[in-house]
Amino acid sequence: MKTVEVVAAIIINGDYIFCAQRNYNDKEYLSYKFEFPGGKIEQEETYEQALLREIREELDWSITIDEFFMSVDYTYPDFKLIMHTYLCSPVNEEFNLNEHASFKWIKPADLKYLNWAAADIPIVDKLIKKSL
Ligand SMILES: Nc1nc2c([nH]c(=O)n2[C@@H]2O[C@H](COP(=O)(O)OP(=O)(O)OP(=O)(O)O)[C@@H](O)[C@H]2O)c(=O)[nH]1
Repeated sequence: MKTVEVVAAIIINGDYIFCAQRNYNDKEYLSYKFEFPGGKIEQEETYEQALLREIREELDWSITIDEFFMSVDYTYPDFKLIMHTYLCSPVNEEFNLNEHASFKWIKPADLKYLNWAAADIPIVDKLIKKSL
Protein backbone atom coordinates (compact mmCIF):
# COMPACT_ATOMS: atom_id res chain seq x y z
CA MET A 1 0.00 0.00 0.00
CA LYS A 2 1.25 3.50 -0.86
CA THR A 3 2.42 5.72 2.02
CA VAL A 4 1.91 9.49 1.80
CA GLU A 5 3.71 11.87 4.18
CA VAL A 6 2.02 15.21 4.76
CA VAL A 7 2.44 18.33 6.91
CA ALA A 8 -0.53 20.37 8.09
CA ALA A 9 -1.01 23.73 9.83
CA ILE A 10 -3.27 24.33 12.82
CA ILE A 11 -3.62 28.09 12.34
CA ILE A 12 -4.73 29.82 15.53
CA ASN A 13 -6.04 33.36 15.85
CA GLY A 14 -7.03 34.20 19.43
CA ASP A 15 -9.66 31.64 20.49
CA TYR A 16 -10.28 30.38 16.96
CA ILE A 17 -8.75 27.63 14.80
CA PHE A 18 -8.80 27.73 11.00
CA CYS A 19 -10.61 24.69 9.53
CA ALA A 20 -10.64 24.07 5.77
CA GLN A 21 -13.19 22.00 3.88
CA ARG A 22 -11.85 19.84 1.08
CA ASN A 23 -13.46 19.93 -2.32
CA TYR A 24 -15.09 17.00 -4.12
CA ASN A 25 -12.74 14.03 -4.42
CA ASP A 26 -13.29 10.71 -6.17
CA LYS A 27 -12.32 9.13 -2.87
CA GLU A 28 -15.71 9.35 -1.19
CA TYR A 29 -14.16 9.13 2.28
CA LEU A 30 -12.27 12.41 1.72
CA SER A 31 -14.85 14.45 -0.24
CA TYR A 32 -15.96 17.62 1.53
CA LYS A 33 -14.26 16.58 4.78
CA PHE A 34 -12.68 19.20 7.00
CA GLU A 35 -8.91 19.21 7.40
CA PHE A 36 -6.01 21.39 8.45
CA PRO A 37 -4.46 22.93 5.34
CA GLY A 38 -1.17 21.50 4.12
CA GLY A 39 0.06 18.80 1.80
CA LYS A 40 2.81 16.51 0.68
CA ILE A 41 6.48 17.10 1.40
CA GLU A 42 8.59 17.42 -1.74
CA GLN A 43 12.08 16.03 -2.12
CA GLU A 44 14.81 18.13 -0.48
CA GLU A 45 12.29 20.19 1.49
CA THR A 46 12.22 20.38 5.28
CA TYR A 47 8.82 19.82 6.91
CA GLU A 48 8.68 23.52 7.78
CA GLN A 49 9.51 24.61 4.21
CA ALA A 50 6.84 22.25 2.85
CA LEU A 51 4.25 23.65 5.24
CA LEU A 52 4.98 27.30 4.40
CA ARG A 53 4.89 26.48 0.65
CA GLU A 54 1.60 24.57 0.88
CA ILE A 55 -0.13 27.35 2.83
CA ARG A 56 1.13 29.89 0.29
CA GLU A 57 -0.11 27.74 -2.63
CA GLU A 58 -3.47 26.75 -1.17
CA LEU A 59 -4.36 30.02 0.56
CA ASP A 60 -1.91 32.78 -0.56
CA TRP A 61 -1.27 33.12 3.16
CA SER A 62 1.86 33.84 5.21
CA ILE A 63 2.02 32.08 8.54
CA THR A 64 4.62 31.53 11.21
CA ILE A 65 5.20 28.06 12.60
CA ASP A 66 5.18 28.25 16.39
CA GLU A 67 5.63 24.64 17.53
CA PHE A 68 5.24 21.00 16.57
CA PHE A 69 1.88 19.64 17.79
CA MET A 70 1.58 15.93 16.96
CA SER A 71 1.99 13.29 14.26
CA VAL A 72 -0.64 10.74 13.28
CA ASP A 73 -0.54 7.53 11.25
CA TYR A 74 -3.79 6.49 9.64
CA THR A 75 -4.60 3.78 7.12
CA TYR A 76 -7.28 4.77 4.60
CA PRO A 77 -8.81 2.09 2.35
CA ASP A 78 -6.19 2.65 -0.36
CA PHE A 79 -3.22 4.47 1.17
CA LYS A 80 -1.40 5.00 4.43
CA LEU A 81 -1.07 8.57 5.70
CA ILE A 82 1.64 9.93 7.98
CA MET A 83 0.77 13.49 8.96
CA HIS A 84 2.80 15.95 11.05
CA THR A 85 0.92 18.95 12.46
CA TYR A 86 2.20 22.29 13.75
CA LEU A 87 0.61 25.12 15.73
CA CYS A 88 0.87 28.23 13.56
CA SER A 89 -0.07 31.92 13.60
CA PRO A 90 -1.29 33.99 10.67
CA VAL A 91 0.95 36.92 9.74
CA ASN A 92 -2.06 38.85 8.40
CA GLU A 93 -5.79 38.33 7.97
CA GLU A 94 -5.97 38.01 4.20
CA PHE A 95 -6.12 34.69 2.39
CA ASN A 96 -7.79 33.16 -0.68
CA LEU A 97 -9.38 29.75 -0.99
CA ASN A 98 -7.45 28.48 -4.02
CA GLU A 99 -8.30 24.80 -3.44
CA HIS A 100 -10.78 24.39 -0.61
CA ALA A 101 -14.58 24.49 -0.82
CA SER A 102 -15.00 26.60 2.33
CA PHE A 103 -13.43 27.48 5.66
CA LYS A 104 -14.54 28.11 9.23
CA TRP A 105 -12.92 29.68 12.27
CA ILE A 106 -13.92 27.40 15.15
CA LYS A 107 -13.34 27.42 18.91
CA PRO A 108 -11.65 24.24 20.18
CA ALA A 109 -14.76 23.02 22.04
CA ASP A 110 -16.78 23.19 18.81
CA LEU A 111 -14.28 21.34 16.59
CA LYS A 112 -16.11 18.07 17.25
CA TYR A 113 -19.15 19.27 15.29
CA LEU A 114 -17.33 19.38 11.94
CA ASN A 115 -17.12 16.39 9.61
CA TRP A 116 -13.35 15.73 9.77
CA ALA A 117 -11.17 13.50 7.61
CA ALA A 118 -10.79 10.34 9.67
CA ALA A 119 -7.05 10.82 10.23
CA ASP A 120 -7.71 14.17 11.93
CA ILE A 121 -9.77 12.84 14.84
CA PRO A 122 -6.81 12.34 17.24
CA ILE A 123 -5.61 15.86 16.45
CA VAL A 124 -9.05 17.34 17.09
CA ASP A 125 -9.32 15.38 20.36
CA LYS A 126 -5.95 16.68 21.54
CA LEU A 127 -6.86 20.28 20.63
CA ILE A 128 -10.11 19.98 22.60
CA LYS A 129 -8.31 18.53 25.66
CA LYS A 130 -5.61 21.19 25.47
CA SER A 131 -8.22 23.97 25.66
CA LEU A 132 -10.11 22.57 28.66
N1 LIG B 1 -3.41 18.70 4.38
C1 LIG B 1 -4.10 17.77 5.00
N2 LIG B 1 -4.25 16.56 4.42
C2 LIG B 1 -4.96 15.66 5.09
C3 LIG B 1 -5.54 15.92 6.35
N3 LIG B 1 -6.21 14.83 6.77
C4 LIG B 1 -6.08 13.87 5.81
O1 LIG B 1 -6.55 12.75 5.82
N4 LIG B 1 -5.30 14.38 4.77
C5 LIG B 1 -4.95 13.64 3.56
O2 LIG B 1 -3.59 13.78 3.26
C6 LIG B 1 -3.38 13.97 1.87
C7 LIG B 1 -2.87 15.39 1.70
O3 LIG B 1 -2.18 15.55 0.58
P1 LIG B 1 -2.60 16.67 -0.47
O4 LIG B 1 -3.51 17.69 0.13
O5 LIG B 1 -1.36 17.07 -1.10
O6 LIG B 1 -3.42 15.68 -1.37
P2 LIG B 1 -4.55 15.95 -2.42
O7 LIG B 1 -5.36 14.69 -2.47
O8 LIG B 1 -5.27 17.21 -2.16
O9 LIG B 1 -3.70 16.15 -3.71
P3 LIG B 1 -3.33 15.13 -4.85
O10 LIG B 1 -4.65 14.83 -5.51
O11 LIG B 1 -2.39 15.94 -5.66
O12 LIG B 1 -2.73 13.92 -4.21
C8 LIG B 1 -4.73 13.85 1.21
O13 LIG B 1 -4.96 12.52 0.81
C9 LIG B 1 -5.65 14.23 2.36
O14 LIG B 1 -6.93 13.71 2.25
C10 LIG B 1 -5.36 17.21 6.93
O15 LIG B 1 -5.83 17.55 8.03
N5 LIG B 1 -4.63 18.09 6.21
